[in-house]
Amino acid sequence: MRYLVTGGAGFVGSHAVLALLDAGHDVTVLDNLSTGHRGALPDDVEFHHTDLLDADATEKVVSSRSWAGVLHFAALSLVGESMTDPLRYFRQNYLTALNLIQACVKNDVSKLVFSSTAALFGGPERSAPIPETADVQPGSPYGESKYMIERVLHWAGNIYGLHSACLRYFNAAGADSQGRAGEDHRPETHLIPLTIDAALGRRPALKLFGTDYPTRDGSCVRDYVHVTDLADAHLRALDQINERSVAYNIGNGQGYSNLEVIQSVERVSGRKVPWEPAPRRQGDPAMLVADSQTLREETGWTPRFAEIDQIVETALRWRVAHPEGYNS
Ligand SMILES: NC(=O)c1ccc[n+]([C@@H]2O[C@H](COP(=O)([O-])OP(=O)(O)OC[C@H]3O[C@@H](n4cnc5c(N)ncnc54)[C@H](O)[C@@H]3O)[C@@H](O)[C@H]2O)c1
Ligand SMILES: O=c1ccn([C@@H]2O[C@H](COP(=O)(O)OP(=O)(O)O[C@H]3O[C@H](CO)[C@H](O)[C@H](O)[C@H]3O)[C@@H](O)[C@H]2O)c(=O)[nH]1
Repeated sequence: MRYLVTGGAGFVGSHAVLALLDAGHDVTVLDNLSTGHRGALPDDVEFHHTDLLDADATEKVVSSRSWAGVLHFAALSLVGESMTDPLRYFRQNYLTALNLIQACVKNDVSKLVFSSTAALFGGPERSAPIPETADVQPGSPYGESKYMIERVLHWAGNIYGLHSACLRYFNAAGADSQGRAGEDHRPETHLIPLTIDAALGRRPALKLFGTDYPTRDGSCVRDYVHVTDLADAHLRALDQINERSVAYNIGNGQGYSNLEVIQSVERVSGRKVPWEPAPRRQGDPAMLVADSQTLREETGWTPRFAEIDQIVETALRWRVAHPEGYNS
């Protein structure tokens, strides 16, 4: 069975490619390498250097083979950046997805797994784990762009039989435990890799965005999910969408504050993390923790790396082995 993976050269996509290959599937990647790396993929993976904004080029790739399914990771994904350049986010996320969905419908693709986000729930302050039934109230153009795609997929399923799984990841983190892939965003904006680099002395002090949130220690709380557990959820979700569409929230169900993440990095690395308080980052909700009961019950998903120290350990190991990240 061959799967098409858009954004497969990125952080989450490259780990999903490994999971598909490990499960014995064939994989084709479509990526414009705007934030991803060819070096994140095994050399022999079929690769199209294609931009999803180009509808004709996208259609050409989608029509080139028949697919057991499409996994759509490609997107811009920075909450803060979407607050200062919202139209870029609608164009790069919504229009690209529309081009892909159009090509899938035209070529009779029947299954699509979509990288959605906890940022769907970023509006009001929330204090309890968030189930799929919670009101969607995106707190940023990034979250809104993802919700618009979820709605298109809803109708594409109803009208054309393109069934989908909208996977609302909470915070993806960690690295392949065999060291085959890791996190290399440029510039890096995510808390765990930045905290690790600060501990390793590769960056100046970490700026802690906001110390006056209504949380247990004043810093934001997030639910970190290991990227390999996320990849596993994609394979399980594919089995669910033969006849129907689904949406799952994906996290461990346990929130860690930004200060607790710093403490985890200190424990795992054995080094002090230099940090300093900084103003809040626009668009950041105080707390986002997943209720993933539906995913667990319907697919049997259980995270293998549920503890924050396990997640940090794999990320640290990859960073130490690849201090400059990927070299292609
Ligand atoms: N990292 C997280 O914590 C997180 C959380 C929730 C949701 N998500 C979603 O998961 C997906 C993957 O996130 P990531 O952290 O791996 O991001 P990433 O930036 O590492 O990967 C995105 C990939 O998509 C490619 N891409 C972007 N625009 C493209 C286009 N127009 N055409 C073709 N390829 C394009 C990039 O080159 C890159 O390889 C995104 O959709 C993101 O919104 C991520
Ligand atoms: O230098 C930094 C970087 C981050 N943070 C804080 O660390 C927390 C986590 O921030 P990340 O940037 O690591 O992750 P986000 O929660 O902003 O975003 C991630 O999860 C979201 C869903 O919740 C989106 O989907 C998004 O794509 C994905 O990157 C936030 O409170 C942020 O303000 C800092 O204090 N200092």
